[in-house]
Amino acid sequence: MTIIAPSLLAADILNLEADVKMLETSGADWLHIDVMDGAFVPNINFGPGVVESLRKVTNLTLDVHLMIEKPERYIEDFCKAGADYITVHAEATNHLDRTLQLIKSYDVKAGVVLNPATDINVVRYVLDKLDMILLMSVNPGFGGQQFIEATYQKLEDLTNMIKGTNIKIQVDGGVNSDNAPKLVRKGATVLVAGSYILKHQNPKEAIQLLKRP
Ligand SMILES: O=C(CO)[C@H](O)[C@H](O)COP(=O)(O)O
Ligand SMILES: [Fe+2]
Repeated sequence: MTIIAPSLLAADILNLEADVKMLETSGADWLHIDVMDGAFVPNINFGPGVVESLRKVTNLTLDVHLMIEKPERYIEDFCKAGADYITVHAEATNHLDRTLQLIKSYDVKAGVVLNPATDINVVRYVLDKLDMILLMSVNPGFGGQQFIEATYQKLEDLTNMIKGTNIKIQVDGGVNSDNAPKLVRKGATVLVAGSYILKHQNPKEAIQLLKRP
């Protein structure tokens, strides 16, 4: 069954706990937390304190997507805050292998994120250290953008590359009930959706539609 991870970027910040409870009862599997530093991406938002507060109010898997330069500087903070998964951009660190080892040293699941234009070969020699690979299907920084169609071919290539491993493939950006079935067919196992779920008049129905085979 596809894992659905609503992105809190589209949540009501002043009522974050209420939105988390609503997502729990609506069938969300994970919570996706976007962290932006205003340098790697042109936007700023949550830090480790938000993850720490979320950890106190939910048992859902906390999936932290770090859109920050040199993410190795903040791995300890996010691990101690209670993250279950931490994904770092291959484009943001000079030392991807070392950064993945650092995440795993805290017994937290580790993932790599690839921007739309980044070649999947950058993960080829770190597969043994990966629990997840996240393909961005928009350029990171903002919610509500349009899905980039080239993601399908990239996903197919990545699925072939990691065949025989237990690595999850996550897709993030512009995901909705129209593109979800094709993404799952081509190998996506975790779908992130912000606007589609949180702006839907019935988030429970939105999650069900994303899970539909
Ligand atoms: O990482 C992200 C943006 O950089 C978000 O997770 C993503 O954009 C989700 O929002 P939406 O589903 O509205 O596209
Ligand atoms: Fe994200």
